[in-house]
Amino acid sequence: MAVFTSVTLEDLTPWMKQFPLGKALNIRGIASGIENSNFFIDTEQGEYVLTIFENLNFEQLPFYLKLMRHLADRGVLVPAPIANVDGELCVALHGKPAAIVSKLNGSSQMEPQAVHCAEVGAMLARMHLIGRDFTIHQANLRSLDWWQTTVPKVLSFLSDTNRQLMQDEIAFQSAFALTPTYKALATGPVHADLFRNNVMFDGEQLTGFFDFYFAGCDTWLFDVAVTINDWCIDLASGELDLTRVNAMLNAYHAVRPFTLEESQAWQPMLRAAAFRFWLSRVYDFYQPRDAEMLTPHDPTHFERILRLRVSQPTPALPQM
Ligand SMILES: Nc1ncnc2c1ncn2[C@@H]1O[C@H](COP(=O)(O)OP(=O)(O)OP(=O)(O)O)[C@@H](O)[C@H]1O
Ligand SMILES: N[C@@H](CCO)C(=O)O
Repeated sequence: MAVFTSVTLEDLTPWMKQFPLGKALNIRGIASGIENSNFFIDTEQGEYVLTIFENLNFEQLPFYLKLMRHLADRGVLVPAPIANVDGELCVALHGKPAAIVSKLNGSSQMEPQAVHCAEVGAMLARMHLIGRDFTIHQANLRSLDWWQTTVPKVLSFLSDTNRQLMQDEIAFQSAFALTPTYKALATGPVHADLFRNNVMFDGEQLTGFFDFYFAGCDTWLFDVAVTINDWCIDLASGELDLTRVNAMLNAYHAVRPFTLEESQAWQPMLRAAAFRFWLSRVYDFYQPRDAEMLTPHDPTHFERILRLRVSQPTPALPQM
């Protein structure tokens, strides 16, 4: 399913000569994932992951790959992209952009406990701090501008009540983005898609964040909200689980303390994070890019979460 471009060992052997990894010994396609073609490759230097990018182009990729390299070089647990002899992280393979990154140990923790949420919170805060001196700027391509152009494309597919919810929320978020509170929020490179399936654990030990291909510059608080809305909820109801919420927020706060403005923005940001994925899922559901490639994610999950974040009291952020 997730190998759209096939690569054999015979294809790989000459191509790999430009990387300092010795000979390619084996290649196997990775079944999960819906965006790119991914392979585990065994080389004389160890195991790596080869990704062929099916949608992103040579102009967009340096931001993601150089960000990962920047973070990995400074001790944030993320896959390290490997440069070729010319220092390039992204090289054509079968006419498409491709990259080799280090393989993370472990597997995704799909039933996280407080201990896992604390690990994710602390690493997320470190990632934000260490991203501060990353010099390339690329906007989060799934933020307010994209919401404003995408909402009109999907409204006609929605029920009356959902159309109202979507219109109300885009109006709320557009107005909130103009407030001094929003403008005071700290920004920098964020992952923006740090769901359970994009983090590896070995037991209770976090071994890395991966799948940076929705990353971009945005508020740090938006990243926290996206992460809380996936890691710290009851998946069936969308309700926040306060034990996990507090574990993640306290661990984040211990590394990078939340500000007063962030406390004031917390509920709008939890709403924004729910809205972003409701909208992208609705969009993918009704207007799939390549229908044959995708089993669309369920949009109603994030509609439910958005309704809860709008209507329920929000647990407070820790304060200095
Ligand atoms: N650096 C890595 N180390 C170990 N395993 C990895 C790494 N990168 C990807 N994988 C494995 O490959 C699978 C697919 O990767 P990924 O989620 O990045 O695919 P995708 O098609 O880009 O994503 P998605 O469907 O999440 O948008 C992951 O679930 C993971 O098991
Ligand atoms: N995490 C996104 C998919 C894009 O990686 C979602 O669950 O809608």
